[in-house]
Amino acid sequence: MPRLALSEDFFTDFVSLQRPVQKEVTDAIQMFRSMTVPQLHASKGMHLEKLERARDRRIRTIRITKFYRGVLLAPDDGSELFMLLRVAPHDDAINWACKRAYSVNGATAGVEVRNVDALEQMETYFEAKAVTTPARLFEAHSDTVLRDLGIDDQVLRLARVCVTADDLTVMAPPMMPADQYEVLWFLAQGESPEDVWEQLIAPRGQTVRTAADRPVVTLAEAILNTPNRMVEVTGPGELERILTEDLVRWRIFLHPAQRRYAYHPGFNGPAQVTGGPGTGKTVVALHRVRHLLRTGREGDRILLTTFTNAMAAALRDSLALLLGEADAHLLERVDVTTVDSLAARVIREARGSSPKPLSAAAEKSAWTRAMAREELPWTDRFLSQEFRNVVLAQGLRTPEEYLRCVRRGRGTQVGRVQRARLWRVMERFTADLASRDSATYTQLCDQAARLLAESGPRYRHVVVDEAQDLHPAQWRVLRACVAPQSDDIFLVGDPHQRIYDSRVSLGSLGVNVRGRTTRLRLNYRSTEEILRWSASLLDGQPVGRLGEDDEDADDGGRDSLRGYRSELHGRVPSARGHGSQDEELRALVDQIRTWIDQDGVKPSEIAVCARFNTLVDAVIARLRRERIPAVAVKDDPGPEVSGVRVATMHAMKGLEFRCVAVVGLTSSVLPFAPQVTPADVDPVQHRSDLLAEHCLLFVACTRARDALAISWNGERSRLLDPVAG
Ligand SMILES: Nc1ncnc2c1ncn2[C@@H]1O[C@H](COP(=O)(O)OP(=O)(O)OP(=O)(O)O)[C@@H](O)[C@H]1O
Repeated sequence: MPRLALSEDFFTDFVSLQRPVQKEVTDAIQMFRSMTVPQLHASKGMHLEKLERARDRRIRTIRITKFYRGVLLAPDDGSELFMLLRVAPHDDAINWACKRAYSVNGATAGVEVRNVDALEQMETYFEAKAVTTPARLFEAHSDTVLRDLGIDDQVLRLARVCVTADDLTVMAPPMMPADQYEVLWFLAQGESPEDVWEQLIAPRGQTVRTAADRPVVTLAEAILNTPNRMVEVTGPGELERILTEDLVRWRIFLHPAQRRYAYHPGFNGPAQVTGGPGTGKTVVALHRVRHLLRTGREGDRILLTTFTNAMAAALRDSLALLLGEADAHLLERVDVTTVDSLAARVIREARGSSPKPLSAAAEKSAWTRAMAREELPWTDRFLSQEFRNVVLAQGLRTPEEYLRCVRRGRGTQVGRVQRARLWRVMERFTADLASRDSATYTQLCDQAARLLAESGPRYRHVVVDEAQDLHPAQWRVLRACVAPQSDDIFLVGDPHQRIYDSRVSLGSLGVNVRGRTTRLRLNYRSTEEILRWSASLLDGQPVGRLGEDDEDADDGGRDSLRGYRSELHGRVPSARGHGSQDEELRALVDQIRTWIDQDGVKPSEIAVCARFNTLVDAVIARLRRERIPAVAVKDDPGPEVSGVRVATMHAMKGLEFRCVAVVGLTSSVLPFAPQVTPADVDPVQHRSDLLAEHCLLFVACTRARDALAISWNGERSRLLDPVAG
């Protein structure tokens, strides 16, 4: 019987087909799998045909309907493993098939595809273009070095005529073979061949460093080596399962860098995945939970946390989707919740009830009350930050501890006498809240962490999404939830998306990820145009590494978006200023109409975001007046609710939309002065507050998949200087 593997491109085609055609495709695949190879060749209905003009002599087509053809790669290695590459209308299928060639990567031993015709044209073009430029992009690397990293003859010739990284990006996949492109891209970003080997080749299981010494890999072996782009249909019922349950691609095809951590057999302690927006960190966290569930013992419980209740609900749905029917029963062993909700639950369980969490406005009033009887030199904001970022961050209990502590992350000196006064105000603040049976969220976490430390761990594994915004008190809750052991904590996050004031040294909280950390670089969400544009908003910003609140590190402890890229392409984002808010909203209405009417985007796939709720409300009112359905994200509209989604920039965290408009980016709201501590009051806090404003804009813009439009009225925010200067 022939075996069959389905490629990622086939999935893309299949999803876009009408249901009756999908049924015909499924029937054709079933028929294919029920025949012997000789029967297949003889079958008139199947019409397995070799294409004379095909660049790859193993390419075949099969008949699906009168109009549709399947494109296959037939085995020539003695195996019976066929690959279904595409399903498309007759002419498109033939045209596509004739130009492709499949090969086995010499280093990763995975299957790759290239557009031979297009690459040959590139070769001619770049050869001529490079004649006048002696300096070449990869001149520091010898042919042997490149070959050892899997670069083959054709790609080597192309690499040798690249002058800039932009030359390389012109040939990005699907033109160039994906694994080879990734190697060249990493080198072009300044990574050493050793690092490329460590990050891209070794994790694929390759142990032989030199190309000449490697054994030949057959096509069938290579197909099985490429789980990021191919899946073999095995066993009865498997096809139905893949084509019904698994149509969401992230469920099957993981990038090797994602798979390496998601399905790691066992980390000897906490492990961490970082990466820019849209690199699939949440996807990795979900797969990790699946792996831990499948390999764990019956009674082992898992805690999966994220930042907001809405995100927790979405994460629970995604996990159920990933587990599918077969593993649905495993869901019972997982709690998906925010750390704050967990903290409240822990307190309730221990004491029968939990204090009411305090809103930001109520907290402000409570600080004002605490200061009322004295003439003090501090603002409520200063006190709130001192309490949160020093006292609760370090879990200080007594005035003596506070007097002795190093006030990390604070840029002002506070002497002994002042500390004693500050402590008294903070005591009044906590006593006042206690008398009202109320507490800040961070206080709740501080209390819960202590209770958990006494009662002992309650989970076997903790998996953390959006780790960048957690406060040390929240980390203490998580640390106390699980005993220090293998695979105890798995965290994913992006320091470039830190929009709340939480600086953390994970090591000092007992979450040491050294040697168990990786960075994802391929963005699956946005186009390269949106990515580059958004990344430039953070140019030169001092983004610290995740969980390393270490201003004294040699390199400043900085993270970077180096090597961050997307394989999708589209329009460059637009940035427009307007004379008034009315004019800006009128332009917004036009933009949304264009997206809906001309680009065929559903209203629910469009988001508009603004810094504050007042503008959010104004946008909703205006859109409705113009008969464009609009709903507020804070009202939690389900997927079945139509209408443009409108939200504050903070509420955009973790979401994604085909089109995003960020409006009202005016100098008075970004940076928002009341949110930014003046530099002369506290220079360290000033830098941190300002960075959070930059990150907020970055988060909002990187929610867009295909299109991004930003606008302002009156004076433009200076945070837009890098893109709108
Ligand atoms: N291996 C994959 N194949 C296909 N799509 C993927 C893959 N990994 C992630 N995606 C898709 O990319 C998008 C972003 O993924 P995800 O939300 O996990 O990224 P993230 O890094 O957590 O993003 P952010 O930090 O911006 O919230 C989602 O639409 C997801 O389905």
